[in-house]
Amino acid sequence: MASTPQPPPAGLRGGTDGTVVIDHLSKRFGPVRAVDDLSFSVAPGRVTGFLGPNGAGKTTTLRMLLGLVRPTSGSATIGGLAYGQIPRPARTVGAALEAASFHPGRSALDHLRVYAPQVGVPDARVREVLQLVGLDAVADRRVGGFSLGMRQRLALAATLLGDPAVLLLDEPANGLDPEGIRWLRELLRALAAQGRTVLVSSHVLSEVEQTVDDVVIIARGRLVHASSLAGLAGLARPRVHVVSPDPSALAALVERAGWAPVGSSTSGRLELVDVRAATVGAAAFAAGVELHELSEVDVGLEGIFLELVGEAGPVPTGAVGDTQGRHRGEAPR
Ligand SMILES: Nc1ncnc2c1ncn2[C@@H]1O[C@H](COP(=O)(O)OP(=O)(O)OP(=O)(O)O)[C@@H](O)[C@H]1O
Repeated sequence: MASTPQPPPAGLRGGTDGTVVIDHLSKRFGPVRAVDDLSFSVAPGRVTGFLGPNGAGKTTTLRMLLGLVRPTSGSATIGGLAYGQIPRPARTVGAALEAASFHPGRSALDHLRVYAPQVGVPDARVREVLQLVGLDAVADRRVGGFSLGMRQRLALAATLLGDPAVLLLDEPANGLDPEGIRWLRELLRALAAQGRTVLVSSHVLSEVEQTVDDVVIIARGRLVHASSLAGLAGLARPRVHVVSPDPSALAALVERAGWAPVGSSTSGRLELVDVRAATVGAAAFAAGVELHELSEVDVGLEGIFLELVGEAGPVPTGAVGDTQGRHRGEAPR
């Protein structure tokens, strides 16, 4: 990282913090329920991943938070205030919603110099944020020659201009190479460590799983899961891969034991859910069923995420309710 961000967050002084609260928020576009009775909160001092497949309603939620789209019902607030009520909002909230369009003929420095007076910061702050995002060496170069990753860094620099307490970033890792993603992770973690609220959207968990402390997962406009990353990992169901040269004996064993097979058991090769390898091995040994393979399968966080968003209708037991208390009321750990 080029340099350490400067504390403390500006903006939300005087009793309010940077907690983002989405409360029974809904948005309909004609027949489309883009956001459907969504509630969650985002704590300061942590990086939160706002996750869901394409079309899940992430951007619409962020746009309502920024006062760009009027909710059909419910509310979205930052530090207890609707965006329109925040004094000097650009000093409080830094947002990068879409791939920003920059004038190709203008330098990185000139771009930020245009924004600085709008945000209400001195010219010197422009150099500071360019250094922060690692673009100081190319500050005078025309943006037309920038890679997508460099444009992402410039967009991030623009959001940091006002030294905001709250950062809302839509897919910030998009276009960054592995080194850039590592750099972004360190920057976002440093910003959160200073007490800022950092909300990062993505449609793939793997892109942000090493960056985020908390996850909010939505699908089809509805909340599917909200917890710490560890809480998400805790939803993993044990899964066992088993192969036998005697498919009918294996099928009979699975049926007798009442295990839940995934896929066909006629080939003698299947996966069982909610059972451990040791249990399967012991039962197979006792029943005289020959096994050629027996192993526990790690579906990983991405697997859990995909399972959750695929099951957007009925939510897995405990997936939402267990975590609402922490997200709504408890202090960040
Ligand atoms: N202005 C609009 N008019 C009509 N429908 C809209 C509008 N904006 C969004 N939608 C619809 O609302 C739903 C949610 O879209 P949204 O862009 O919020 O999802 P997203 O999670 O941000 O997806 P992506 O990851 O693709 O950006 C989609 O079905 C989308 O087509």
